[in-house]
Amino acid sequence: MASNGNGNGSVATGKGSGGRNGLPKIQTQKRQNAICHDDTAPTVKAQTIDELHSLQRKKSAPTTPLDGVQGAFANLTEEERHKQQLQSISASLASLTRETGPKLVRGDPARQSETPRVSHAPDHHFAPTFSASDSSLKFTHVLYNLSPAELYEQAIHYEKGSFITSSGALATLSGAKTGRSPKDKRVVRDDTTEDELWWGKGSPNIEMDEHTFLVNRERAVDYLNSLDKVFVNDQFLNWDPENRIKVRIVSARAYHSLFMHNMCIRPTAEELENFGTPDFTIYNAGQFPCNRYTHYMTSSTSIDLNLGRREMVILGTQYAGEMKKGLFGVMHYLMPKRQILSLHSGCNMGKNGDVALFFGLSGTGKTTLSTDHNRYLIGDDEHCWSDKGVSNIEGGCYAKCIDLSREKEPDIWNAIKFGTVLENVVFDEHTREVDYLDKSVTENTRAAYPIEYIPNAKIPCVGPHPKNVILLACDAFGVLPPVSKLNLAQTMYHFISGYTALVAGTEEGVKEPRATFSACFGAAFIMLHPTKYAAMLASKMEKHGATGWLVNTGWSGGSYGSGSRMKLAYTRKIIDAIHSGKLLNANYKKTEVFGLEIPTEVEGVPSEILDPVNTWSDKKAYKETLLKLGGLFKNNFEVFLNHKIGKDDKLTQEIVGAGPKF
Ligand SMILES: Nc1ncnc2c1ncn2[C@@H]1O[C@H](COP(=O)(O)OP(=O)(O)OP(=O)(O)O)[C@@H](O)[C@H]1O
Ligand SMILES: O=C([O-])CC(=O)C(=O)O
Ligand SMILES: [Ca+2]
Ligand SMILES: [Mn+2]
Repeated sequence: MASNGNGNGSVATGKGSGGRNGLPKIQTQKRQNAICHDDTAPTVKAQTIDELHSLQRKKSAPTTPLDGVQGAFANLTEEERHKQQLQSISASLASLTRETGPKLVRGDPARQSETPRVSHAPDHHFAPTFSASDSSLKFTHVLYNLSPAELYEQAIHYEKGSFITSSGALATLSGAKTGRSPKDKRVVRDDTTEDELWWGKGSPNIEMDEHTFLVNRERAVDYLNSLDKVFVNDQFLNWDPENRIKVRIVSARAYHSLFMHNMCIRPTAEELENFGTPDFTIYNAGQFPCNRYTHYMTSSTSIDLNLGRREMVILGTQYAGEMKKGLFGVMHYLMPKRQILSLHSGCNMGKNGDVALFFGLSGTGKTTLSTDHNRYLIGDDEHCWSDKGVSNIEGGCYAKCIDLSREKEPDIWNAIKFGTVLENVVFDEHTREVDYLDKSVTENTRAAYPIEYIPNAKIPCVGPHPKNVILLACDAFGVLPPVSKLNLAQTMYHFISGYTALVAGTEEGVKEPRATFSACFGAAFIMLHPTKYAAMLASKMEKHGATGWLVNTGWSGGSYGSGSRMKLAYTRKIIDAIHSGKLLNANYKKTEVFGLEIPTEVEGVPSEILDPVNTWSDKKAYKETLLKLGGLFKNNFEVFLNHKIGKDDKLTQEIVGAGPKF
């Protein structure tokens, strides 16, 4: 409604000023004794609007006094440090054929007036000859380690599908791909990796040659250099200070930069000044496809890992999880070389220092169950187990959001606030309230937040040797018990099997569950043969006296369609009993076929559900389903029968014998 413009301080009522049903007039008259206020407030210290705007933002200063800075970068002026950073980034972005890096400038090209138009690229880059292509004449702006607030502004301004939700999170769209593309993940096979890595049947490492990698690298680098600006994140992986890895992520989207800001370990200003050369670099040109005429390419998506060059190239997918899990693959290569076991597991610690690991495939409950209000969260997805104990690889969590509820998962719910990246969720166009039940974009909706958004996160994210190793399976067949205690051989059998069963698709009515076997609960990420990781896990568990458990977070009372998903409240009670040590000393009986030890009682859980046979009304169907699953396990394990696990055959024989018998 337009102002009525009568200028006497009254509020328009819509019925003409002073209308009978209108609001009373607002008094703007000065109270009697009030001092006559001079509202010619002090004027701002600016002569122009531009000057005023420049006052608004204060130059940020390092939190640590630079006097104390040690090492190579000590005694440098800020300008010299910036110059070194840009030279390092220019080297990262160098085209391999032109052998020179692009001319770089710090800051947002949209704010050019504020950006000194000086290139800090190395001097020899400054002789563009007439034969140079146009790309060598342009500047690339670098948005280096921006803060979440700056990245929000970039995303909202420039990236379609970016919105602020009612809780303050940044809603983003990942584009056509809303999950990882394991079939498009390629690894360079060279003289070294030929012998070191796991190749062939069952291996996630689909080969490519060095030359093809360079073709794709050039494509990604040229794409990135053709843009007005790129985002660069310099961060760390692994909270174990002796085994920390420096990573650089070059990307085209603020969404990707904020995602990695949240998921990797964030350096302090001082650590950033001393960052130097990264140990590993990702070139994320996800909006741009690979060239399908390129050798080895089978689609327009390609995620390429070159361990020799310590680089990864992403073309044709904007799903941010590729970066997170790509780096996880790198850790699965680097860490075992140092006798450190890398694990696709969540991890938390009790008040008394008892550590538990939660293994499981996607959607089985690692994030949900490691985020426990009564325990310290060490991490939700990727860990290392060294001689000293456990350490989280990441600095953030990546939670599934489908059906998320405040009641069942309060800590995750509360972590979805300013700074958090919310992928592919649906929200009310006006209130920006997220509807977590809505699968219109994808079922794989996700939230990525810094680990300190969980109130009881343990920072630094390290802990002592695990006491319990919990293997999670979401068994949609509904025949695995809610919990069973495993001996070492059984733990290894189930670790190598890496079973879960999800429901294929819900749209075309009820479907058969589909069993998935993924070695080490993460076959998509491992680089060496599964038995290498299994042998390390066995020896660590034995040495440190850890107990193995199998927990079914899937169906009870029948398969998918007739039964229902295990109540999260019951699973939490089971996990509590494992942590407290009560379950270790419970009474057990053995199940048929899988030979699992199941407790007869767990506090807070109805006893009749502990043996799944009790929950099925059709006992014949139960037995058939049980045998069917047993058969699937047997078939899957056949490929491992010829492999030795650890130093002696004894353990191997025991592991083979720890599978289902019928
Ligand atoms: N009994 C249960 N135990 C655990 N999770 C359950 C249970 N019932 C339902 N759920 C739901 O299952 C999902 C488990 O997903 P979660 O994010 O923990 O998977 P994840 O193992 O961390 O997978 P990813 O590796 O893909 O991140 C959550 O959405 C959770 O709410
Ligand atoms: O990587 C992803 O997309 C999500 C994840 O954690 C997994 O699949 O294990
Ligand atoms: Ca997770
Ligand atoms: Mn995961």
